[in-house]
Amino acid sequence: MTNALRTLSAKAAADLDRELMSSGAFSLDQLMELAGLSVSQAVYRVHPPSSKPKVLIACGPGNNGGDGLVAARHLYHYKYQPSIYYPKQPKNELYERLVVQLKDLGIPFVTDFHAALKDAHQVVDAIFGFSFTGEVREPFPSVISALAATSLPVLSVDAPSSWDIESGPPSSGPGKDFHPTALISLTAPKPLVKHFKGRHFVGGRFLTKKMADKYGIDVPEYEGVDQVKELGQGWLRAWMRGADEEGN
Ligand SMILES: NC(=O)C1=CN([C@@H]2O[C@H](COP(=O)(O)OP(=O)(O)OC[C@H]3O[C@@H](n4cnc5c(N)ncnc54)[C@H](O)[C@@H]3O)[C@@H](O)[C@H]2O)[C@@H](O)CC1
Ligand SMILES: [K+]
Repeated sequence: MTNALRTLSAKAAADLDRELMSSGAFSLDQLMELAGLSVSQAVYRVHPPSSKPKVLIACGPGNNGGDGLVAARHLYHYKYQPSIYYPKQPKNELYERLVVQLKDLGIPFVTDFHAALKDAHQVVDAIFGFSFTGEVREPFPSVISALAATSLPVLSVDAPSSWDIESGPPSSGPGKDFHPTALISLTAPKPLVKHFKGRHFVGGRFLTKKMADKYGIDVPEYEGVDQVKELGQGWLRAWMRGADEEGN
């Protein structure tokens, strides 16, 4: 069995999310907690705290940002030294509670991303996920440019921020040359992964077989108590072959 997983379009991902939180009876808190936990495990797999403890987590204004806030809490408990860049904190009770949990741990919230980047050993990109659209709006263009230019390892959550979920890197703008070193796809890879070349994980261990079949995706074969599954290097070739067979 090739471990090429079938992909989920942006619209299908949003529909699946909504279904998980209605007929699936999950709360957003639960899905975000499981998503953020899997993000933290992917970070740990790639660079454990013994090698790159100072992790800068860039959080956007939506649920992708929320995943970053959750991941930060777990990374702190794994003995990382996280700091958070969260420039657009929406008035939203869930996000506000996540921020309190981080402040209670003494985790710093930085206002100058570029200065913080100089101090960091690695970065988590939790700015935009599957609801990104259009031109990158302030204050994020220079942040995305800095992510594209940095030599630090960057792990992107669900999508390299500012990539189009279907077609991948934009042909212009700050995300044009942004190629993170690692990516964790939540629930299922998105079509953009055919443009992604780094280490690729899938996470969000809450998908049921019934739901996966309904959306034409696969439940990853997680091992043991793992919340992530790394898709081997061969997965891209196998997936491309699969996509060709399906005439994608
Ligand atoms: N089952 C799943 O897949 C789960 C998904 N979650 C996360 O939820 C994400 C989707 O969350 P959302 O739908 O809130 O959206 P996103 O977090 O992907 O981003 C949307 C936010 O960014 C802003 N935005 C969009 N385009 C922009 C632009 N061009 N310039 C500046 N700002 C822009 C929007 O105003 C909105 O606030 C997924 O990618 C994933 O990370 C998890 O939280 C929950 C579980
Ligand atoms: K992202």
